[in-house]
Amino acid sequence: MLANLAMAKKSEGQGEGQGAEATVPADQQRCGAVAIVGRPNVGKSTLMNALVGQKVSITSAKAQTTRHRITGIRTDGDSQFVFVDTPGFQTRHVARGTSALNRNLNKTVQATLGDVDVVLFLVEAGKFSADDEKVLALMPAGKPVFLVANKLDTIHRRADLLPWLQTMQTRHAFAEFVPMSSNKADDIRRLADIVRPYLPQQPWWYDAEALTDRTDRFLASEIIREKLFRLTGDELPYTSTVVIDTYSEEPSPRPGASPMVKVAASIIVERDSHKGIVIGDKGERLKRIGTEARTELERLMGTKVFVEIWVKVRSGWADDDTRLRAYGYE
Ligand SMILES: Nc1nc2c(ncn2[C@@H]2O[C@H](COP(=O)(O)OP(=O)(O)OP(=O)(O)O)[C@@H](O)[C@H]2O)c(=O)[nH]1
Repeated sequence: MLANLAMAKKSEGQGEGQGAEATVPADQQRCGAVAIVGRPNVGKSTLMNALVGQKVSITSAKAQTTRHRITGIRTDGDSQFVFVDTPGFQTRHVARGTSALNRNLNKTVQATLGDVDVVLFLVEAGKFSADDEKVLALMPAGKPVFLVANKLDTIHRRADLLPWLQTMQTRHAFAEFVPMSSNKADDIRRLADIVRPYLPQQPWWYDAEALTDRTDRFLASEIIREKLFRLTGDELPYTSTVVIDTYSEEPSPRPGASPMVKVAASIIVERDSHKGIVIGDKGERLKRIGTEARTELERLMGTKVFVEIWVKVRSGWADDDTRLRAYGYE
């Protein structure tokens, strides 16, 4: 998950391939939804950030034409690639297979993949594990699925890859095979060019400059969540979440400066012991979560941000449909 978190605020001259002309006539535009899926650590976030160009300014959609959560948008030449979120693949900490949360995530995955135009299935070049297999099993029939063999730079002899590619061909009727490295600009351009003809000819859904349709409030919760999981490692079960209680903008005391942002958030955990993990020794960990979230939000939003975080114990929230909705899981 958290594919969007490493994206920085839009800055001039940065980024890869976002050379869209706002003047492409609507009848010559291509636009479609693309899902990036794969087991943890295969490089989904890196790929997404590189495709979007590391420049996410938070803008709103021209028209909400997709019912999915959008993690990033690349508009390049005549084409707009709309990357959608597939939360079910982000279940690194699946605690129990039957909770309402997991049912909900699985449904989201299936609905998402059934609805996109292209699926980029990421694996590490030369590898195919049981986890990769689980993800591959969820691929919808009749949908173009690309096998993206990422981290090609880690393969020293390219010839070694051939037998692996041949085996992979027998696992699924992949539409395309793309061996590449997400950290190489040329590979990113090439991948976009391969995806392009799969996007339907239709007008763009978003402005040429749009990079995501997520709100600042949502971004704040994702960033706090990322810090929470990064700083607690495997100690904290995946059934912990972050809820933004209040999000407000206040005028800066300095004339002409951007408004200040105040975020009050709650980290929801299931047990007292989890609360202890989040708070840490003498509150050190919670303090660090807050500080790191604030620093990143200030960088993304280009303004002063105040972050206040509380930790609350709500046992069984992940099994409770009403609470799931309240916490933003549809
Ligand atoms: N050598 C190499 N490393 C890469 C490449 N792409 C990603 N990585 C590294 O692989 C690690 C995992 O990348 P992520 O982009 O966080 O992977 P992810 O699939 O989003 O991971 P989750 O969020 O855990 O699902 C990071 O250390 C990346 O720098 C690549 O093409 N080559």
